[in-house]
Amino acid sequence: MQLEVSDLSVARGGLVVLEGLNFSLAPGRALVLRGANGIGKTTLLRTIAGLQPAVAGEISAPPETLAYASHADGLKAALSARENLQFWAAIYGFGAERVETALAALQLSALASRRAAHLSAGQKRRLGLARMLVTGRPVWLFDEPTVSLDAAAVALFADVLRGHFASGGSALIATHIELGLPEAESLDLTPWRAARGPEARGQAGAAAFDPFAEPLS
Ligand SMILES: Nc1ncnc2c1ncn2[C@@H]1O[C@H](COP(=O)(O)OP(=O)(O)OP(=O)(O)O)[C@@H](O)[C@H]1O
Repeated sequence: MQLEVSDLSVARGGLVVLEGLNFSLAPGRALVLRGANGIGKTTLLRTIAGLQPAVAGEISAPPETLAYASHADGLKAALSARENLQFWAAIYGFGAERVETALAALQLSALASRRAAHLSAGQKRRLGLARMLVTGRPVWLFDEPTVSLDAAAVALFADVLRGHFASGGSALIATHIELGLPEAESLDLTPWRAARGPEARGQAGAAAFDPFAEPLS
């Protein structure tokens, strides 16, 4: 499934942060979003994921082809690692086999019975990444996926992505961290920074009410 973004403008807190953005992401490919803090990477991912409306422009991929892993891992603290994945697998229409495959892929099988609340930060992050495997969706959107991961887990994540690409999947990844994926293309968002976005206007813009805001974690 090809993701096409055409002439897209996105806003946060009622102010446009990026405007006139064009790019495409083909099956089997990775695109890394770069740009300074606050430029709008999270806002762009949230817009593509359908969590907030675009100000202008087109996003071509049907919503049911997309899966989004935000800063938060989307985990239920009281459920075990396995139960968390079973919850998500049921939502996406998959069964136990897919859950066990995802646990194994992120080296979580030995921790499968541990409550998410008792996992370390990096283990939680691995579980959040395993969640993407039980969606069965081809276009993965990641916001800083490797925060809290040690070097071995970053390499594991790169391996999981390569498996996904080999089966025709793709990934759009906002990160400041080197992923060890030399085959990924990168897109610096700086040229599309809106002239009158929050950074230009200062705190007045950043403090505006945003009904689509994620709670701070
Ligand atoms: N709820 C909100 N209300 C108003 N402005 C917001 C809100 N959330 C974010 N912003 C502002 O929108 C702009 C874009 O934020 P965004 O989180 O998309 O940037 P980012 O590129 O992902 O940054 P980082 O690299 O720091 O994660 C920033 O200037 C930010 O201060």
